[in-house]
Amino acid sequence: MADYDIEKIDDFRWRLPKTGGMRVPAILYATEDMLPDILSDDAPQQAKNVAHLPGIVKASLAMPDIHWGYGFPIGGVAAFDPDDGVISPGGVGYDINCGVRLMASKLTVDDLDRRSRERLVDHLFRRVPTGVGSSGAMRVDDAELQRVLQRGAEWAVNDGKGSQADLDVIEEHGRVGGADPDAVSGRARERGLDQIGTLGSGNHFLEVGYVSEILDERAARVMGLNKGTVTAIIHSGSRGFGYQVCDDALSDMDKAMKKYGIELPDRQLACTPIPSPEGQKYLAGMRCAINYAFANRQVMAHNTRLAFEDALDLSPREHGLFTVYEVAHNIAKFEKHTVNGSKQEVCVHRKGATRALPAGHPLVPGRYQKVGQPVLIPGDMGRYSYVLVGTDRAMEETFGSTCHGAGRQMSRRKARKTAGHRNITAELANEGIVVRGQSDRTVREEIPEAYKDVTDVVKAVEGAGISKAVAQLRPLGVIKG
Ligand SMILES: Nc1nc2c(ncn2[C@@H]2O[C@H](COP(=O)(O)O)[C@@H](O)[C@H]2O)c(=O)[nH]1
Ligand SMILES: [Mn+2]
Ligand SMILES: [Mn+2]
Repeated sequence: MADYDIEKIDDFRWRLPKTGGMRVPAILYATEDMLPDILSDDAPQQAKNVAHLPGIVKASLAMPDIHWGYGFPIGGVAAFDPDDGVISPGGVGYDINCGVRLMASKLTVDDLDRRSRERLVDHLFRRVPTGVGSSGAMRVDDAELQRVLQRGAEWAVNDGKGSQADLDVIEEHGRVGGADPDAVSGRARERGLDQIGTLGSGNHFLEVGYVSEILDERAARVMGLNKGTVTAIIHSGSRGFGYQVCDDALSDMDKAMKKYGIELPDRQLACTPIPSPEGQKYLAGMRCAINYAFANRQVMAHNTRLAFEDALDLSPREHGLFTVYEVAHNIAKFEKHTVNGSKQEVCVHRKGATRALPAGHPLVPGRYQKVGQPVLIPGDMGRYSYVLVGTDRAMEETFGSTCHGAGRQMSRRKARKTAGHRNITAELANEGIVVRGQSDRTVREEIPEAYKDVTDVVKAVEGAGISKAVAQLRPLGVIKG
């Protein structure tokens, strides 16, 4: 275990107290059992580094799925004062608005025998391009791309891909304001032209599964989730477009930081004041990437419906695939939160962390007002994933945030080594899970053991009271990059 000075707050909260230039403490959410693994990594040090940033309020927060990331840890949440604080691309991540959509259908697991699972996964694999640099689901010209960047998922719906019912249940309704295509480089725009509707590589996936356990009857009913309901999860982000926006901003900010007199414990925390020209340019470009990812997932959701129709010979009415919710887990947004007893606007960075609003919050869609915002927590392709809801306690403590997944516990290299000569696709097929990957290497890097057990992560956030479990989902088939 690395030598961290750590104080127990309670069974699910641990404080890394202020030392050196830290402006606030770091607070880690985890069970005691999870601590040795978490503390053997540099991620807690990264959470401490984030606490040095100008204008940070309350605490640098780390969720139980924390692991090392570029500058900020993955599983990190930090909020900044809009006047005195900074914006940092590393606090959002390279895959801006990486996020998860959950869809549910009228089908039950008994409707999908082995052959129909295989057919369905094959159709999904054809309709949704996967892999590094994947392209070709559709191509837009630069004028159309500008509309994508400004209108997000709404652009796709206007193009006949989905409906208002989808937009109603997407964070921000699938479109953020303040996106300025002029703030984005030609290189980023070039990369965006042919990647809408594509999944990407590695950790990104499209998974067909079913509801294996109901953990909160009332909330599950409101979400249309019954035991056995067939579901689809889409996990993807802003592809090469968002990557380029992040990369461009990091190099701008790295050069600009000196003039603002910002000194950092790690250069990867490059940031500038929120009101600075560089900060404003990043925000305007990041919002384009947020909208790009919303459009991307909307197109994939549309193509998922088409794959269900073709593969299973069903009408839209028969499969009934509807969006339960879609949520971002790599994003920075201005939100109202209570800081030192008073409500103020802060810029919340969530990197590998999910918004988790409680029942009654005005930003929760009408349908979920009584139960809270659905929170989508994928686990891995062999075990399970969870649906949770946000709580008042998350609002009070974590800027309305919670975990985002199981979190990796093995490097890609270690996962390949662990997979050795095993036939992972055959192993999963034996469990009834059909896997199609763009490359065998990706499938090996994504073996279930490469991730923590997501149940442990969910126990930690439930124990801390920052979200509540609603349902467990198990996989039937998955496409991987
Ligand atoms: N149900 C599945 N979950 C998966 C799969 N591959 C990865 N994952 C989980 O998703 C999160 C996403 O986090 P990110 O930081 O990589 O964006 C990850 O932590 C895993 O827990 C899968 O194939 N199926
Ligand atoms: Mn991603
Ligand atoms: Mn992600």
